[in-house]
Amino acid sequence: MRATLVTLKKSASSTRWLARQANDPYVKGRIGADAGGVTYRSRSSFKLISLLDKRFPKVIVDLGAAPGGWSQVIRRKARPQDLVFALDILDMEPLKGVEVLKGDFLEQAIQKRLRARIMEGIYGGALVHPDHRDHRMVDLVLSDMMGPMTGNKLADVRTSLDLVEAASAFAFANLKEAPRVGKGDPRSTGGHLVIKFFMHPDMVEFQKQVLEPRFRKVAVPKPKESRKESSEAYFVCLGYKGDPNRL
Ligand SMILES: C[S@@+](CC[C@H](N)C(=O)[O-])C[C@H]1O[C@@H](n2cnc3c(N)ncnc32)[C@H](O)[C@@H]1O
Repeated sequence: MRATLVTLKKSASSTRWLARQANDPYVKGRIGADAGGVTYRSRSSFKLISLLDKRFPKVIVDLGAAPGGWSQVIRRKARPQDLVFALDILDMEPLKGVEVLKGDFLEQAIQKRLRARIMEGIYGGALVHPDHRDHRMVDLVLSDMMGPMTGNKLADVRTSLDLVEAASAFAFANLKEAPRVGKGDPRSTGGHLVIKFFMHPDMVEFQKQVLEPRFRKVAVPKPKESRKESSEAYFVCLGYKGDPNRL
């Protein structure tokens, strides 16, 4: 059969369409599940997600927040609709636009309460069944937690390690995960984590074994405001990718 101009045109454009479909990360996303394990039926789902992302509140958690210096900075930098949660074992004076919780972060009960408050802040009375709520809704976890110095270096380092581990575990369970799609995808890049720690050989291992596999980038800048002789430093971890054992 001789190909007519119409059939030639048609097959050229459908080849182009097929090629575009094959390279489209959104279409690929339909084939595999997205970061939250949800498989969407059409490209339109991603358009809606992207629209909602701009309107949905960003969620920021400030651990070891008292007296509130970091929360103040966050509140000033955040948009009015963003949700800021501050937690400390000590009392903290109320701060406008910041939900303050009191409790020992090393206790599971307070972590559960914090998580419940975050979900309440995001969904409020919205008619979303708990099973269908996205439980990875945090954009940024900050931890400046530090126990009182006892003078016993070993005990102080141990406390610092416990706090770093607890803050990281909370972040791993609650940070938004970067979608596992091709480079340049305009969707979320994954949440971020900033944690204070005391320099110690175990922390070098923690960075290599635990943080680096989970984040796009991990840096340890020393803020010029930190005292030179101080052994405190910060892990700045960008773009949570999720648990590498699940990849
Ligand atoms: C260096 S201060 C934080 C300063 C704060 N980022 C600011 O800008 O004002 C460390 C805080 O960690 C808190 N902290 C220490 N251990 C904690 C724990 N187990 N749970 C919650 N907060 C804790 C302390 O009470 C203290 O307020």
